Amino acid sequence: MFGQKEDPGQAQQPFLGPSMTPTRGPVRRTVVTRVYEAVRAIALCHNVTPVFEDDEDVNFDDTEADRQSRQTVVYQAASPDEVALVKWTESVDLTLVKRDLNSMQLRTPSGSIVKFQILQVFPFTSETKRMGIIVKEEDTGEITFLMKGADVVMTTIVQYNDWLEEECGNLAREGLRTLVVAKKVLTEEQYQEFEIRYHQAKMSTQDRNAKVQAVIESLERDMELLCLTGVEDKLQEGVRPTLELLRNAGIKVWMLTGDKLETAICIAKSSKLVSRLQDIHTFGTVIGRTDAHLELNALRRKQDAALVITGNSLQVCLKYYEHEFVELACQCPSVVVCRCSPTQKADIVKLLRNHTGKRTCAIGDGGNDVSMIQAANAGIGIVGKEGKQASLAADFSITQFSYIGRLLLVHGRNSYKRSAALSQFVIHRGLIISTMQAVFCAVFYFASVALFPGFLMVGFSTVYTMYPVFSLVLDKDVKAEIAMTYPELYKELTKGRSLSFKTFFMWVLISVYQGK
Ligand SMILES: Nc1ncnc2c1ncn2[C@@H]1O[C@H](COP(=O)(O)OP(=O)(O)OP(=O)(O)O)[C@@H](O)[C@H]1O
Ligand SMILES: [Mg+2]
Repeated sequence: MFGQKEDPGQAQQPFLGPSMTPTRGPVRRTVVTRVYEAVRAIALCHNVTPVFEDDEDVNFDDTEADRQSRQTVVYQAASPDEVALVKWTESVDLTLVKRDLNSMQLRTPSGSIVKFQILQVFPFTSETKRMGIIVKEEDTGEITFLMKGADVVMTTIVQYNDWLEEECGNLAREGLRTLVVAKKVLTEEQYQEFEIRYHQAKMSTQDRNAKVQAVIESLERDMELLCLTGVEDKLQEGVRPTLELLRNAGIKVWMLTGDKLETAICIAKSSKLVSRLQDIHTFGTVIGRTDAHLELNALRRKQDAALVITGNSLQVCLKYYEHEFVELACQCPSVVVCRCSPTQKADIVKLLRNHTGKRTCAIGDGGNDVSMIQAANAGIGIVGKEGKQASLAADFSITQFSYIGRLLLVHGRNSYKRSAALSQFVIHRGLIISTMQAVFCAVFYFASVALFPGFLMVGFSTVYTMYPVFSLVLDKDVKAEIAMTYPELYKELTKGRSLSFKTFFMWVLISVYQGK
């Protein structure tokens, strides 16, 4: 389970759909203006703030202009996709130069600054899968509602068109994360009316969220589709070998992502979660019990194929055939769940925990992975472009996905072996002396006489038995290099043989025997 979002935006490319090609006959707007509108929408519809950072060598005699020319701009945002898109607009000379709570400024290719007033921002959430903004251009007074989001939700919002779905699929098959951008021009009256309703909804004391959402949705109708963007989600270094290492160590990896099905498949292939020759079984969309039954039968016939399923279908399957589904899915070499909401991610982790009784480890890098990290036995957060939310919620925090190999195989191994040995040794140490004391008392007609008086007793549990404890704490059964070279060694640990009822009773028996 991992979110694999690294260096996004290295190769982002807003795609301007077929409708951008010149058409014969009467056209209301030229291609150029449509392209400009699309780029402008990308430059405006986000939550990015440019921050100017001074270069090292500050000279106090410099003029303001000198200082500005030496400043480097850093874009800050919760979503790396948005940063990538804003960087792209900068590369085509429409630069975001300033942003605060209520305004935004863009620099056009001619060098002039266009000022916008931010009237409303509807932030992105994993549930709504979209974000919107209402801006007012200061010079013209034009009010525009811009919105971008996942294709599934945007198709119902934008006006009819015949290319969105197909082109979205094409981009996703290349492994790009797609976003659909749309706009709607509002008149002053329309906006005023909306603002009143929005304000009322926000002030209501009951069902506030639902009311606010309903008011926003009333605006999200019949929007003009502008463009489709594709942002590459580059894999971190070492993801492939790490996944292979985990597989050899007998660890099953499930990938839970909010991405589109095609994008998820592409990433699963490029990260070698699914090998090139392996069959991929895509679980069809299911709505009811019969569909679920048919699809499960189809899955049963597919052996050794990786399973790809969408979050919605999974939910339906779990509703009717929870046990069967988990059993079949666990037999698959790898599972990819796409279009997963944060709560679904956590539910899947809990489900696996309860059904298999095995230990689960959730690895994530974004705010949408927090609930799953907390639901797992061991949560690992990766500090990345999406901020620190995941790492703050996690039990372990790392900076690169590839460190997981060492974390589990070396540190995990040592920690398990040492804790097991140490806890049992401490029990042994205590039990030995208690047995001796008990036997001693029994021999002397249960008189409460101490066997080891004074410092002898104190020293036993501290100084005298200190060295075995240290030797256990620093013990390594295999060297780190060997544990990493032969990940198969980890399989033996997963059987839990170092600390079980059997080993516990063995130690107890030894303690009693030796004490006697
Ligand atoms: N800033 C954004 N603005 C608008 N839509 C977005 C934004 N970020 C993501 N989306 C859309 O919402 C969908 C769900 O996003 P979510 O953050 O839940 O998962 P994800 O980022 O795609 O994947 P992962 O679970 O791997 O982080 C995305 O696939 C994308 O289409
Ligand atoms: Mg995300």
